Amino acid sequence: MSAFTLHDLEAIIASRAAASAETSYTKKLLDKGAAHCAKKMGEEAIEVVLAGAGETRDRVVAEAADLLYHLLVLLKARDISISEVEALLKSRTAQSGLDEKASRKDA
Ligand SMILES: N=c1c2ncn([C@@H]3O[C@H](COP(=O)(O)OP(=O)(O)OP(=O)(O)O)[C@@H](O)[C@H]3O)c2ncn1[C@@H]1O[C@H](COP(=O)(O)O)[C@@H](O)[C@H]1O
Repeated sequence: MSAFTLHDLEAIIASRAAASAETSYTKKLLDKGAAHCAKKMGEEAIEVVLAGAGETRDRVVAEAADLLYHLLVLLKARDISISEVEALLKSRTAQSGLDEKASRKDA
């Protein structure tokens, strides 16, 4: 099976931005704006929390997939690419998580 990455899903989401809201759930979300996309992502995050705390492994996987989809829709609504997020994550590999946390307190 060939790998399916967040970049592939990002491309699907971008293509749906030009679709009809009658045929595309993504377009329906994007038409409602970034605040609505953020609210939906928050709901999905809570579902991941609940699944992670006590539901089955399959439920955690399913809710994580929903969350990643809704995160990418939110990023699209804010005109942010997953590459930009990845670049920030990459820059953070230069230091430990504890050092990064301390630097935020200084900021
Ligand atoms: N990966 C996903 C994906 N993950 C989750 N979801 C949808 O996200 C919703 C989240 O669940 P909820 O229980 O909150 O859904 P809901 O109550 O129906 O949502 P609302 O009516 O409240 O918005 C469900 O409707 C899921 O179907 C997704 N919808 C689309 N995709 C991908 O996006 C592609 C394009 O989809 P369309 O834009 O619909 O063509 C699809 O082929 C998939 O690859």
